[in-house]
Amino acid sequence: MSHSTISLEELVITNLGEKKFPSPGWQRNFSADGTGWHTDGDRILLCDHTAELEASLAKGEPLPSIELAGPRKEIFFNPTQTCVAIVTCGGLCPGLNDVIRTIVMQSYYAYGVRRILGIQYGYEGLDPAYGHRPLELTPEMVMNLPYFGGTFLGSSRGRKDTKVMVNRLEALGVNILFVIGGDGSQRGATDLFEECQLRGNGISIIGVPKTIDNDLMFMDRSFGYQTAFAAACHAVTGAHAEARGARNGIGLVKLMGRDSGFIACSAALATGEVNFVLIPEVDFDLEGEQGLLAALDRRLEQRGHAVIVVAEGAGQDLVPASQARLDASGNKLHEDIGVFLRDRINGYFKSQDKEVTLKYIDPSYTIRSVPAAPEDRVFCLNLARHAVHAGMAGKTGMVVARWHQRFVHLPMKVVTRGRRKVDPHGDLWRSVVEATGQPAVMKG
Ligand SMILES: Nc1ncnc2c1ncn2[C@@H]1O[C@H](COP(=O)(O)OP(=O)(O)O)[C@@H](O)[C@H]1O
Ligand SMILES: O=P(O)(O)OC[C@H]1O[C@](O)(COP(=O)(O)O)[C@@H](O)[C@@H]1O
Repeated sequence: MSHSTISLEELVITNLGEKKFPSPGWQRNFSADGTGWHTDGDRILLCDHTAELEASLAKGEPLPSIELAGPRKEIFFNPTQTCVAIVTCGGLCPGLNDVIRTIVMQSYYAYGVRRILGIQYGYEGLDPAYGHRPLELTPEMVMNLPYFGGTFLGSSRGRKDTKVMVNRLEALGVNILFVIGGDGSQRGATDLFEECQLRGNGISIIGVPKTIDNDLMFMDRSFGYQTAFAAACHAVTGAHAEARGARNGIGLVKLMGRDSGFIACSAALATGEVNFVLIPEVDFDLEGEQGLLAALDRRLEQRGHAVIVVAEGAGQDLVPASQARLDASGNKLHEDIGVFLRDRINGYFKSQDKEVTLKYIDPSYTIRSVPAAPEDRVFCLNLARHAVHAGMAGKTGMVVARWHQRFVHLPMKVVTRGRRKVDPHGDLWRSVVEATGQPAVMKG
């Protein structure tokens, strides 16, 4: 069954937690039944789950659907009385400044919102104890932001009290808060959304999902990922040149990817210069005939040089664990697999009395702090435009995302249910294995 055979009339509306009340002073255009916006063309199928769809169809049940993003004919907030706020949380990611810029421009020019606040240093900026004052953002202030990496607003990790933050939003008179961040940030945003619903204060919480790791669920990709792996390619190419420039040269590159190997896989495929790709999703052995060290030895015998790319979360079972460490947000901090491999590889060849030249490159922070590449900039612009449309339409408790090539609204809770991984039996990993010829280091 192809989902294109199902007409839109057969779909049901997904409840995204839309408001059941109009905001003060703006009742004219709010839809009478309070359930939000219903028109044909507003929804798409949840087409990831064909089997589920077929079962539902067979039973004559309504089909699950997801709301399409885009401007609505009716809006919920009166722009002249609306205060919009933007916060960026978690690790840096190319495109953060693009999203900030477009939220400001779109709110200001497309809707006529005049009060736009930039919350500084992530959720910290919503806790008065830190003393960060919100910035009053204008189009002039954000005009040139995309030329720079990082985030104009600053970011942070670490949990803050939800009630304190909602008190602050109320005190500032914020009507719509845009949370630009990864799964942790969207969990925080869900807490804010639930607290606002409980208080009935009418504040909309809209998420714009961010991470270079590309590990957020239910979306084609996250912004910044493509730029990050393009930047990673420079490191890989450098490692390749170094490896080729020496007798028995080895280039070892550690790339970010806390629990997923998307950047490592894509950088390997894009450069075509990598011989071993080590990712968290695929265990590997170091020792033995099938292990990495022997495979590397064979590669050097055959070709005289080798390039290894390792994602930071790979091979954690091999590295002697120090005590378990978490970052301020509660994310597990991994042992340094890059340095560990460097030392083990050097040790191994020393024990074999074989001279090798290993160059170790760790470009981690340099790849995520670059300005977004043009394709990512367009993507950021569209995500931010749609986020503003959703906010002004009175949506809340949702994120904007591109899924199956369409911009959609997803309930926040859905995207924070887990982290997406490279499928060891899927197309991406299969192409990596084929392109590098490295199945020897896979376990089992
Ligand atoms: N489970 C959670 N509940 C509430 N807030 C969270 C949760 N996890 C993370 N946060 C907060 O969201 C912000 C960003 O989270 P973090 O995990 O560092 O980055 P990311 O959003 O990129 O995943 C931090 O301020 C963090 O404390
Ligand atoms: O050192 P930091 O700033 O805490 O961040 C390291 C982590 O941030 C990332 O770049 C992105 O993580 P988030 O999506 O959680 O922000 C990871 O790849 C990496 O493990």
